[in-house]
Amino acid sequence: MTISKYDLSQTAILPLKQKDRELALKTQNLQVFYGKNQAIFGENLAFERFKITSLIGASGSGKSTFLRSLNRMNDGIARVTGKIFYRGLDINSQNINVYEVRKHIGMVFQRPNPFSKSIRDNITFALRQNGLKDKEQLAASVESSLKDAALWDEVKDELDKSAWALSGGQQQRLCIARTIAMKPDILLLDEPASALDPISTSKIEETLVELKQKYTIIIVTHNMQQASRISDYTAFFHLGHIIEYDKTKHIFTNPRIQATNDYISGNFG
Ligand SMILES: Nc1ncnc2c1ncn2[C@@H]1O[C@H](COP(=O)(O)OP(=O)(O)OP(=O)(O)O)[C@@H](O)[C@H]1O
Repeated sequence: MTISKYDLSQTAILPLKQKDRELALKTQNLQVFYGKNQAIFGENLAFERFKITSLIGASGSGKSTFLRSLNRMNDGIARVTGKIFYRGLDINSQNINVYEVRKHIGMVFQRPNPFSKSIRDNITFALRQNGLKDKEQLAASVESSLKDAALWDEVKDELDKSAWALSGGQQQRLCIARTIAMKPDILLLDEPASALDPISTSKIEETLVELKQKYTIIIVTHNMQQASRISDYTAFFHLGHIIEYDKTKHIFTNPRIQATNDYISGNFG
């Protein structure tokens, strides 16, 4: 067990007073175990719709574990207990269809991972798998998803080109387009720009800020400038606990907990 120099019972979690319909997702007593090792310790967090929430914290603090639990990506890898409420349903319960959950709550990973297919087919693959056959509808979906992911203008004349011929940043925007083609409510992103150069990173950031008009976004990031630039809310994780959660400007200008203050000022440890 890791001993913290901070008192882990000292937390400051902003209660969101929104009505249920204004909340996209809410965890209740979420705990995650890898075998005997506990990685998340009964965390309660609510995410407001059409906002960007950043999850920050040191390596190993549990950000990705928490994020992956939100659309059941930890199934088969970890034991997740507690509740995750989405539209009034506990989507962490046994009888839930996880494939349906992932249509509503999509995920984009750290490294761009387009399929070895054309740009067009990357978008249409899952739609076809779900039974969509109409060519016009498929074409409309390709166009609208690529527009939403701010990639359309760059690729509209070469949709049959291999996705692997795109730059890393373009590939990541294609992965975002592929996810939003399924029309999710919520986008989970695990350090989506950490493998990208600064220009591609800022393009992804601009894209996310545009996307929050239509989607609720939850993003894990190690880049604190990024969190402060793009997110409305920020949650600070430490050793599997959410220590502080507030509006991003409060977290970065006036954190209430010492551990948060030390982390954002680089004196953590
Ligand atoms: N697949 C796994 N099997 C076993 N333990 C794991 C697994 N994934 C994560 N862990 C453990 O769970 C804890 C939290 O890890 P997690 O990757 O969620 O942290 P993180 O804050 O996202 O870290 P990073 O910023 O480095 O990605 C760590 O102790 C880690 O070793």
